[in-house]
Amino acid sequence: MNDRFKNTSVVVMGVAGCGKSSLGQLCARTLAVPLLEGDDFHSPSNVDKMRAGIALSDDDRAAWLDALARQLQAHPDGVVLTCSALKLRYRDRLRAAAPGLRFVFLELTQEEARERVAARPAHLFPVSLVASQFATLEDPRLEAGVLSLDATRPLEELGAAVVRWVQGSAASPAMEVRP
Ligand SMILES: Nc1ncnc2c1ncn2[C@@H]1O[C@H](COP(=O)(O)OP(=O)(O)OP(=O)(O)O)[C@@H](O)[C@H]1O
Ligand SMILES: O=C(O)[C@H](O)[C@@H](O)[C@H](O)[C@H](O)CO
Repeated sequence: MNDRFKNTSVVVMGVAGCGKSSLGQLCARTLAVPLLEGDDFHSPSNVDKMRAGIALSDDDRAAWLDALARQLQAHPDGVVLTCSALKLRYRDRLRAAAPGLRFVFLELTQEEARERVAARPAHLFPVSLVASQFATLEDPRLEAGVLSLDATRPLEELGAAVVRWVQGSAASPAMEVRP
């Protein structure tokens, strides 16, 4: 495997409802590493904001990303982290803590995300905020160490693709290093 990708930690990223928690759980179990749910590290004020239908700002996310970066450093043997990681600078904050960090980007349309979020009304994240997630998202597909997957594929298929990628047995165009 390319030396750039020796780090076995994986961030499962994407907008609300893309399936980060579902795929994260499966991958952590299969890779036999701990799972960290990024949402568990949001401050109470961030949670209150989201529940109130107010999108998080860069400032709101800064301390959260710092906490996630510390978690990555505390798990040098590898971990699966679920984190929206919507902007390049957020991803770079995490990469700075764990060089060679991989990202699995779960792609889906805004309509699909809305449908999924609307189907779980008890969740902290309201459907009214889905559009802001897409407005904030910076496409990670050309970044090094990013595997992009169709979030509407069956979970088992997604999990198998991640494990193949991490274990280095399947080359993926998404692994091309950015020139
Ligand atoms: N591959 C899939 N195919 C079909 N449905 C899926 C898939 N993955 C997840 N789901 C469903 O989509 C919904 C959202 O999934 P999940 O909670 O894992 O997303 P999430 O990205 O972690 O969301 P959030 O960040 O908002 O918490 C759930 O109802 C889940 O069962
Ligand atoms: O960066 C963000 O705006 C947040 O992390 C959101 O993505 C949510 O926490 C999550 O998706 C809610 O379910």
